[in-house]
Amino acid sequence: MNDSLPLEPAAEDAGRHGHQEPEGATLPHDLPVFLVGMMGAGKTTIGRSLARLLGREFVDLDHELEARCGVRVALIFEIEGEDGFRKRETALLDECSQRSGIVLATGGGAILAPENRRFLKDRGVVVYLRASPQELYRRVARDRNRPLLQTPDPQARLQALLAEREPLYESVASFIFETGTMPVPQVLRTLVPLLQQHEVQS
Ligand SMILES: Nc1ncnc2c1ncn2[C@@H]1O[C@H](COP(=O)(O)OP(=O)(O)O)[C@@H](O)[C@H]1O
Ligand SMILES: O=C(O)C1=C[C@@H](OP(=O)(O)O)[C@@H](O)[C@H](O)C1
Ligand SMILES: [Mg+2]
Repeated sequence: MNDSLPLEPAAEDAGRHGHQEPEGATLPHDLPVFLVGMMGAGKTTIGRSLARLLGREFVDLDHELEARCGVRVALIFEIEGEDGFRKRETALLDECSQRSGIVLATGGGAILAPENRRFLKDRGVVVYLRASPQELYRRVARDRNRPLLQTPDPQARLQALLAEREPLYESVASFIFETGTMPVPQVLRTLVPLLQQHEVQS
């Protein structure tokens, strides 16, 4: 057993929940895997664990941007506005999406720019992690580092953003994964075989 994997529950946990976590897997290609979806879909969380399972490098676009700029996403929004953030996001996505064999978690709005959608579609396998607005809200309600949700009615904002973005997520997706209320380990157990079976179009 590989104890560097974060997904291994204690033995009694695995028994209690009636499942074993995956111990490691590979994909039949080294195309990057891109995760897209709304804030709260689980891109960062699932992406990190998925990369560990697959023995791949993990890049979270927002974290990479924060590391390079030396400030949080919220401060980039404050200083440069959403437009400034989007320009940085596009430049970084262009760079990172060319790295083979990575798992890349995008930010929820990375599908807004047509050129970003092209990078994603042309350069890797794109998984749209989907969840209902209620579930998304439940997951992000207490988070203060999502500037687009710092409004009097964040739930309504999430719903509006989802309505606007849904066709864009769908347009780039190689496939759609409904997380529903599935816990993260179960998402991984289901997602890995789907990725392994996914036919790569060339
Ligand atoms: N399938 C899931 N079930 C329950 N909670 C989840 C799930 N996926 C993510 N979360 C939680 O939701 C929050 C947001 O997840 P995150 O990975 O930051 O989403 P994203 O990067 O898509 O915005 C985190 O607290 C995370 O632990
Ligand atoms: O949906 C969006 O426009 C955004 C989502 C965030 O990432 P997550 O989807 O990882 O929360 C982050 O990129 C920024 O706050 C903007
Ligand atoms: Mg994220």
